[in-house]
Amino acid sequence: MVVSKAWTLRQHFQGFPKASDFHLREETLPQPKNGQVLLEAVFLSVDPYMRPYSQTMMKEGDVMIGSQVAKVIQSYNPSFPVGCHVVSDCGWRSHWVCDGAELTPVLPDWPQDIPLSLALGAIGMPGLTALYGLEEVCEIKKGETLLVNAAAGAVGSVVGQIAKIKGCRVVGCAGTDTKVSYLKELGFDQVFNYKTATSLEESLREAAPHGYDCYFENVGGKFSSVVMPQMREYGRIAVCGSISMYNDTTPQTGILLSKTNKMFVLILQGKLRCNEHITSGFNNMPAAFMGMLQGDNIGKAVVKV
Ligand SMILES: NC(=O)C1=CN([C@@H]2O[C@H](COP(=O)(O)OP(=O)(O)OC[C@H]3O[C@@H](n4cnc5c(N)ncnc54)[C@H](OP(=O)(O)O)[C@@H]3O)[C@@H](O)[C@H]2O)C=CC1
Ligand SMILES: CCCCCC(=O)/C=C/[C@H]1[C@H](O)CC(=O)[C@@H]1CCCCCCC(=O)O
Repeated sequence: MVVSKAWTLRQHFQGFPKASDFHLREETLPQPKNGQVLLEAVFLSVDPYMRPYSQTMMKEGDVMIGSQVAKVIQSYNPSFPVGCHVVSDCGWRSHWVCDGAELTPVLPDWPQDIPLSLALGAIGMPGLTALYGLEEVCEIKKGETLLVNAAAGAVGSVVGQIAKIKGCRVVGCAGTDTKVSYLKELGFDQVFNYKTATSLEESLREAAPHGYDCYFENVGGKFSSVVMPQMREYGRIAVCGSISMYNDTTPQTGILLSKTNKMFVLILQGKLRCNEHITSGFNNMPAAFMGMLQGDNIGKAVVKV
């Protein structure tokens, strides 16, 4: 018998999440049956979507939604032998019994030099979102000027680097001077701290006097309203997220939305840098989640068990 730890939503968040909104419970798992496996969490993801989705997809008492990289520690399913790693959407749990239908195997040819945690970051959902938004939504072209906000985060930092690789001029905004320095190191052309800028409108205009061809929108709300008039004719906007609004108790005006090998190659060639903000300990899941929402992370926020 394995006793699993699980973080549940004790009560729906009102505004910014609080430690008391979460509850850590223990649950005894059943013995896996034929076709099933027992998973042990290795890295867990904390992502912005958990805040708005908790409101619409979860009831009080439910286990927090989320993905993790887990190791198979018992197996009655030949497709997932003991010792292999998988990505599972089983939520904020330390252990879980399930069948293979819900699991994505971590590629058997995963390069040794690339941390498995990147399956939750640049090689996973955030990285692929960045690539898709740039290539399929913005259809970005060499020589164009791109704006990305939440630029030092999991999605934003990949967006800016891929756009540079494609020969674009990249403007990024982030919420601390340390993040600004990091983005300059990554090769962004113009970066500013949106929290200390005297005027967002002027900082954006100074960074790109002729306006923006593409806008990768991660923040929404007032930020997007300021950007709109600075879009060039035939400009394209990838509306990816609106984190500035996720903790609102009263609605603001503004926008609210409801190729893996390629990424390995870029990382191994040193062209795509993937900083991670790693918090240690399953018990620190709520702190890691709240820290990410308030901007503590440079790169992808993950928890290492
Ligand atoms: N549509 C899709 O498929 C997906 C959408 N997303 C969206 O992309 C966005 C970024 O996600 P992700 O890269 O995972 O997260 P990040 O790693 O960027 O972490 C969140 C960051 O958001 C910034 N932030 C927090 N509050 C505000 C605010 N009020 N105004 C501006 N910035 C703020 C903080 O950075 P700072 O210090 O700079 O303020 C923080 O570090 C989110 O909106 C998310 O919902 C993400 C994945 C998939
Ligand atoms: C108003 C909310 C906007 C949120 C934007 C965002 O961050 C979306 C993220 C999703 C993306 O489209 C693909 C994903 O995997 C993200 C989350 C999906 C959550 C599904 C949870 C299902 C479950 O675990 O039960």
